[in-house]
Amino acid sequence: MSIVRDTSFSQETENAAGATAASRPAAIVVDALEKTYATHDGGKVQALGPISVTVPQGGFMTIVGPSGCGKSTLLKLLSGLIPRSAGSIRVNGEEVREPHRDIGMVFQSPVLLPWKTAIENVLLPARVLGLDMATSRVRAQELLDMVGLADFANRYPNELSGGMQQRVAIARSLIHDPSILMMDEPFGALDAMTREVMNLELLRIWRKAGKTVIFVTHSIPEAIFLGTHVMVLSNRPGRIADLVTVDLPAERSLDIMSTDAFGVYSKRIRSQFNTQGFI
Ligand SMILES: Nc1ncnc2c1ncn2[C@@H]1O[C@H](COP(=O)(O)OP(=O)(O)OP(=O)(O)O)[C@@H](O)[C@H]1O
Repeated sequence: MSIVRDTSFSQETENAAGATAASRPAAIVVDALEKTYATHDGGKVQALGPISVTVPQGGFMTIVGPSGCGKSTLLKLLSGLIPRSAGSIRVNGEEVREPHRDIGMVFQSPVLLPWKTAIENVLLPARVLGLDMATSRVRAQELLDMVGLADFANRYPNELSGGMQQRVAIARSLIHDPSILMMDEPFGALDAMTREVMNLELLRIWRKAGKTVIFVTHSIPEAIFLGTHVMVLSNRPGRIADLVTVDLPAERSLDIMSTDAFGVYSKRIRSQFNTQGFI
């Protein structure tokens, strides 16, 4: 029998904002969310849910789970890219029915336009949304500074490394100043060392920009290292098997991975994988 949990971040945990999770207003409220896909041969696949969870503003929630359990589906539902089959999703108090202006997305592949420079790629959403371009250009340069690409604004994607391209994608996702950033395995294609650097960078950006982040990963250590909370999903249809509050300092260095506390979280999450026979 699958586990169904109504789970919220009720534990009193200090994070970067210095406030406790329970004292901050909710950024995302998910209630009994479900997704069933129709297949091309007339069948149905129940991909996800029911899931209920509340994410506080400024939280960093990482999502781990076995392959095909519905992690990407959950992210697409939360950002309004696909319709849900049941339940409700509220972002900053508003029901999500279509792509939400207050959400920025980063995918595994940076998907930059090769014929546009880094800064022009960052500016794309501003053009699509009809924002003031002079103001947006200033902001785009600030964002490139923030992601460590101050001197690369006029480079084309093929002149940038994989990690640099993903930084451009992060800057692009923030150009319209969304309060929530959704990231679907953004560093999955990078080598291990670049990935560690990007994790540190992302934590720095999160602390500086004060956004709420939802981050899908296949890596348990990455999920613990980045998250204020780790959602562990069960096999498909993905349901919350565990929701772990990561009580580690907001400012983290890679050394934290060798601490006892980190090991305890790792063991707890890994045990879920073992118990449920995750692939
Ligand atoms: N458009 C679709 N039509 C039909 N089934 C789909 C569709 N998209 C996803 N699925 C199915 O829904 C389930 C969840 O898929 P999803 O991509 O969300 O999983 P995931 O956890 O992100 O997988 P992975 O870790 O391998 O990337 C899978 O069984 C998949 O085959």
